[in-house]
Amino acid sequence: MSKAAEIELAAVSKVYGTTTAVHAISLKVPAGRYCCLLGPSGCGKSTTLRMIAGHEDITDGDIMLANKVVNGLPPARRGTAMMFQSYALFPHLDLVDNVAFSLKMQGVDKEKRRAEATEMLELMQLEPYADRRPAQLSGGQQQRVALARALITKPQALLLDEPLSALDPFLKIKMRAELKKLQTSLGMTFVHVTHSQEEAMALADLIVIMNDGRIEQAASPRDIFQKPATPFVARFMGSHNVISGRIVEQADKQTTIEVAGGHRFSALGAAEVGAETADIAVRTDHARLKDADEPGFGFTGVVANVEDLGATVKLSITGAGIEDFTILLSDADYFAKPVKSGDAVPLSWAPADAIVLGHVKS
Ligand SMILES: Nc1ncnc2c1ncn2[C@@H]1O[C@H](COP(=O)(O)OP(=O)(O)OP(=O)(O)O)[C@@H](O)[C@H]1O
Repeated sequence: MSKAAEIELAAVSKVYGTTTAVHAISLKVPAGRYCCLLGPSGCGKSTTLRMIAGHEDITDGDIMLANKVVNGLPPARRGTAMMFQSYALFPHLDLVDNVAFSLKMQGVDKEKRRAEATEMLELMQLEPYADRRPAQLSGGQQQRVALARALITKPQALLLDEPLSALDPFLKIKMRAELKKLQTSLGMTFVHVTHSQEEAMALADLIVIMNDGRIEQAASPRDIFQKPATPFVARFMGSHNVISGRIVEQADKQTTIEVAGGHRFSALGAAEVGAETADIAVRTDHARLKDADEPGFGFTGVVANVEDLGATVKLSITGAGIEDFTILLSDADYFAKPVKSGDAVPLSWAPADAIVLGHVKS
């Protein structure tokens, strides 16, 4: 395989008519990393990937691959390869010819390209099916053919648009592990578009969370989960509750807000200079049903819903001016002292489990 390339986006925008799909985003994906572009439908992640691939013109800004501006280059000359959601396999060609297709386009002679395609099929453990057509394969096998076809050009970066979305849940998890293993063994830069938080957490070294054409946060999965930068990230990842209110106190490293209804909440960190309101995030899996008189931050609410998820139980709680506060308890903790809808419960969390959130500048 050829060397992995760093990918850099400098103030890249995409405008379609009156819609700005991507607003001047800047991002560096270091060589050899697994990057996931994560966000809800319509946030601009596929457009960003297609601009990196060269399947979409950029309206403004620069895209660099291995420190070279590639803005005007066609896809085949960028050193990237793209794997599509639908796999885009040719139904009338056998696997060898499917995988060898881009070498044929490059003018590689038949014997050489078939030998290389067979080698790639071996790498993907598809050699026994070499003379089959795509329709004679399972979804997971088709996905591996699509990967083999993208990798045969020896790209410096592989771009994957929702590569697991066509698979059933069981196969999705299996193929996810295979993708990660492949990326690690090839040492290649991967950029993978997904709308699944779990998929991004499982795969990425770098998660880029997009919302409305902007990057909300680009960080390691650990940081995204433990230290969401914005209310959007905290809500989208589901790791934190977000409480919004008026700032009533700013101490050294602590901010206190008051929510409608008068209850006050404190959290570690400073609010933005000059701000009158702030958002506080509280870990869903660290908030507890407390024993009476136990110190700590919290409030008393009413259980609105209980969902038994197996290893954890999710409680939705309303109260103190907060409409929907989620807590995740271990099954052992919940069943040691079960509660039901309508019960009044005192909640608490440690000061370190509440943080002040920032905002994306528009
Ligand atoms: N060819 C196009 N013409 C006009 N608008 C477009 C075009 N392609 C995308 N858009 C718009 O740009 C925005 C971003 O679209 P994009 O496909 O990048 O989002 P996405 O995050 O990949 O969403 P999904 O997960 O649904 O694929 C959307 O508002 C979309 O409607």
